[in-house]
Amino acid sequence: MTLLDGKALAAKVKEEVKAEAAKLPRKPGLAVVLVGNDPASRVYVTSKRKDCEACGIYSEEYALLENTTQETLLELVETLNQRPDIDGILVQLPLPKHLDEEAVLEKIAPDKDVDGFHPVSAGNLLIGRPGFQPCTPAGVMELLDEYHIDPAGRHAVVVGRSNIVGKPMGLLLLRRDATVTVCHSKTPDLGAVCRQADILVSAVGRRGLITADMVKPGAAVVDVAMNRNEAGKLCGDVDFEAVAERAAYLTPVPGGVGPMTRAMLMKNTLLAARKHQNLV
Ligand SMILES: Nc1nc(=O)c2c([nH]1)NC[C@@H]1CN(c3ccc(C(=O)N[C@@H](CCC(=O)O)C(=O)O)cc3)C=[N+]21
Repeated sequence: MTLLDGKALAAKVKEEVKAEAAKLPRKPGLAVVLVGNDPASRVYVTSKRKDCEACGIYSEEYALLENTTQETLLELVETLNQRPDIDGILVQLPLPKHLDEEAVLEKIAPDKDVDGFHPVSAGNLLIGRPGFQPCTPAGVMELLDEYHIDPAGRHAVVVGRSNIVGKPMGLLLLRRDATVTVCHSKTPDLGAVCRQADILVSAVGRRGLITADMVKPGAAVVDVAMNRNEAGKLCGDVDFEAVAERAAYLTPVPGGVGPMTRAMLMKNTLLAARKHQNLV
């Protein structure tokens, strides 16, 4: 079994972004907005700041109180939309329950939508036009490419149908000529479907969901989930030790898809900056 080393590839991608960013007349700029004080979100925002520093990207953080109103948040997004030095805007999800997530994401100017969550980005992806791709599925595609795992003509099974991972993952694999099946909580006999997969991507968030008997020998298995076990240790959906015996390729958690997600955010911010500086 070959480990799909997301940490190593992310470092390489960030080096490339840094080299390209240095060629621009003006530094790319990213604004990260966090509402409330979920500790996991704070950690994630801090790592994004470090990624920006490493890539030569200017970054700003807005930490808003838990009780921030919809109006205040929309006003901040609008201010950032107007700022010529800010190329990308990321509003950390999930938002506190009293806020309307869809309305906030839709407020972000599509040309600054580095998360790829705006309906315009989603539509462009659906019809195969250029645009921002959601970072996690885009990172999975980079990882497959790096290890020369070609989806064309293969059966790809995606477990999970969220707007931010499962659905766009299916579309990206389809665009690369895979035969795609998207499974979810109502799929009968998940195991039987997964066993057909040459490429299996799990994005559910349930530890132990993907057991070795669900994996076709020789498959490439990508674990997008971030769960914690009883000991508080990070783990994915895949029973790693057992699946490692059957799969040909497997992502670790941590060190797999997570670092790639962050690297793709840097790449999207670079793309946004290039567009804003009329270089593409
Ligand atoms: N608007 C928005 N965009 C996001 O992209 C977004 C979000 N909201 N909300 C939260 C989730 C979560 N997420 C992670 C990405 C990478 C790691 C990551 O790098 N994980 C490391 C380990 C980190 C650790 O050790 O704690 C790894 O897998 O190796 C973690 C979490 C992005 N998210």
